[in-house]
Amino acid sequence: MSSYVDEIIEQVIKQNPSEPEFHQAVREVLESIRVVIEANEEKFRRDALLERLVNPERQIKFRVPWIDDNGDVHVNTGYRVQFNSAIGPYKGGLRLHPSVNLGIIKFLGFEQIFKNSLTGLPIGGGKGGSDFDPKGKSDREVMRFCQAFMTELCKYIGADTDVPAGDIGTGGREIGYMFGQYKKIRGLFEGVLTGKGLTYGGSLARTEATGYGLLYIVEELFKSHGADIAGKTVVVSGAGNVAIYAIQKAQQLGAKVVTCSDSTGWVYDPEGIDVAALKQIKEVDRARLTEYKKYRPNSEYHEGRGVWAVKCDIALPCATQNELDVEDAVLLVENGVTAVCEGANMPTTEEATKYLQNNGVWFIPGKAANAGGVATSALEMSQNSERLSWTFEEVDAKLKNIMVNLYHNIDDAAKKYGFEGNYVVGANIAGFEKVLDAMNAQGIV
Ligand SMILES: NC(=O)C1=CN([C@@H]2O[C@H](COP(=O)(O)OP(=O)(O)OC[C@H]3O[C@@H](n4cnc5c(N)ncnc54)[C@H](O)[C@@H]3O)[C@@H](O)[C@H]2O)C=CC1
Ligand SMILES: O=C(O)CCC(=O)C(=O)O
Repeated sequence: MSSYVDEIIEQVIKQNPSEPEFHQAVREVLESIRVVIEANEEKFRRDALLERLVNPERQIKFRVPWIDDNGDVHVNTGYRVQFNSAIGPYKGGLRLHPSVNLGIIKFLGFEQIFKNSLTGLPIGGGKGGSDFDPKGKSDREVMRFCQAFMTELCKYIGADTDVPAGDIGTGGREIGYMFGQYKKIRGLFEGVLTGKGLTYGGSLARTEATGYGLLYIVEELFKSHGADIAGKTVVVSGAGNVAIYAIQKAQQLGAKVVTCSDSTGWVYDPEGIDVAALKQIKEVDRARLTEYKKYRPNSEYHEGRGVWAVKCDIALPCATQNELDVEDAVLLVENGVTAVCEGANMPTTEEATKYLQNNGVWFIPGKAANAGGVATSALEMSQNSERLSWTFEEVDAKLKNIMVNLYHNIDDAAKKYGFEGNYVVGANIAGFEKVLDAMNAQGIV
């Protein structure tokens, strides 16, 4: 008889064709927790535990009609996948990008279950988004899209049921428009979204949280190996929310970040990325990285991709899924990389992950390394519930504490099951154990 884990992986592929990213995410988690499942396989099989784990509790797909500045009507597709509420209300971002489809949202929602569990906070897993592209749209067009999107989504979310947030293409501007529409239709001023503006219930440090959290875990990783990130050379991909604040914190901690990238090209700045210039280009002007040279004449701009060919000690992929493949991993290893820690969700392919691990690179997967964002969203929910706002220092200190504990939690789980140093296995097992306990306690639901 084939193992329960193998059967479920096969079933997921068969029942969800054309969703390769979802297959990839499920395969990675189930392979990691195989040791836990096989220790008690008969019970788990009888409870259909894995079938319940890999099937979302609910998935919503809806039409989003909106009107552009010329009066023409466009129709996009909206999604919200409410994957698992065993440990708390569904929590996870909304992605606005032309590549969005159900499989992408399912992979992200599945990852979110274990990530949210690892934060130690009471949040379940969910994710949503649309194939709408905010790039090149006017503010009014983005507003009309966000209003149309929320007109439907508002029926399924709430401060105690499902709390969306930002992700690729969804930043403070989009969250503001969505919050306004939710309040107007539902008549509720509540913490239904996180990543809100500071004047209407947002948390200090949420903007910085994913990037800062990434560096806090990298710092702890190095510390626990008797090393220091000060003086190290860092390569970052992406130039969005996660990348910008990862670069900022890395530099505050004494490292030098020499690259960043967007979907058309990448920058190499041998003197270290100028964060103020990057923020102006990406957060204010919403422009391309081609602009960077105007601020830093000694930097280089290259079309296409290429950051992983730059020699570094630490590589932080912070753009999107499967952006670091095995050829990139080979280059990183040849150039002597020490650590690869994922700021984005699943940016490293399965083959590249194995190659890095087999070559002694310290590899921390996204569900652990980028958990600081959602953790701080949960802190925003807490502040909204008590109708208070904490200081930046208070939130930042809690974030740091969460990331340090998270590192030791995944490190200990890996050791406990005989996989010392394998943070992929450690993160998946540690995240799964809490969800498993809650699912068992709540019966077959
Ligand atoms: N914003 C957050 O709090 C969190 C974000 N993440 C993940 O981090 C990653 C980046 O998200 P954000 O920085 O929030 O998004 P963002 O929209 O602020 O920035 C995304 C960046 O990635 C680049 N990018 C997007 N698609 C690309 C593609 N197909 N090829 C090359 N570059 C591409 C964009 O040009 C941009 O620089 C995503 O994987 C997201 O799921 C993970 C945890 C929390
Ligand atoms: O802050 C949140 O709720 C979600 C952040 C997110 O989308 C992620 O962790 O991938």
